[in-house]
Amino acid sequence: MSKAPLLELRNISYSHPGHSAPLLDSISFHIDTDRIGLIGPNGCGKTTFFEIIMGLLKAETGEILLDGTVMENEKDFRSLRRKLGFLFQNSDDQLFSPTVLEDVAFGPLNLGMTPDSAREVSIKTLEHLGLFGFEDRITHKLSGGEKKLVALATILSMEPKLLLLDEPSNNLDPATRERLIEILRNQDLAHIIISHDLDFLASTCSRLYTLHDGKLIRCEEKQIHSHEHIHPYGEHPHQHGT
Ligand SMILES: Nc1ncnc2c1ncn2[C@@H]1O[C@H](COP(=O)(O)OP(=O)(O)OP(=O)(O)O)[C@@H](O)[C@H]1O
Repeated sequence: MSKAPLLELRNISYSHPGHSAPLLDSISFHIDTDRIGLIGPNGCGKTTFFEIIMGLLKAETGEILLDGTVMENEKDFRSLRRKLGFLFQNSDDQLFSPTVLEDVAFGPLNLGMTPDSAREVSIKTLEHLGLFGFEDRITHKLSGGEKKLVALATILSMEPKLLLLDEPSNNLDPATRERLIEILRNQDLAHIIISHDLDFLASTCSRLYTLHDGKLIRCEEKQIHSHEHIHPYGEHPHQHGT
């Protein structure tokens, strides 16, 4: 019997309250070790897609499976959230502790690590991201780019199996953007990246999807590997199935 994918969505549909048209319309999708990009116009439902995966919004129909197990209730989704790292669009929504070390160590401590081990893994993670000596910095005084990397550190320190990154390259200067590309390319970790930055996706992903009228559509391979700007928003659709 073949191994179940890390994450699988089966026929997921969702509409926001008061909206009749489904934002996600019977989406089936799976990811294992892949690096996937998700591009699409403002408001097409990309962040909602992540929120459904994380169990922050409840799908109206369909199932979400982690390692072949259906997520049935909040307890299941809490356990899923320990394995999937969600980088929010706005770092200020992710960072809440006075110092960088407290923020980065929060996850490992929550997972039951001793304070010494949590400190060690946090400093190691910060250094992996090039943030040497950042542990005692005051979080709210960091620059936007530094906040983004620290927010990434808060999820990497929990050693997730999959990263969901919502517009990670937004507002980064070219050097920080390049550093983030190198980090994502060099780590051995599956990810789904939402972005409007096609070059960023081309540098970090091997497959590209878009959301169009609630459907998840795989873009042509050549769109991601070439820099000719073929319209990424839903032309030449191939509905993705499991
Ligand atoms: N709680 C809510 N109630 C009603 N509508 C909502 C709610 N949250 C989001 N929406 C609407 O759902 C649509 C999809 O939002 P979502 O944030 O998923 O889009 P997106 O593709 O990530 O957009 P962007 O590229 O601008 O970040 C938008 O029209 C948004 O206004």
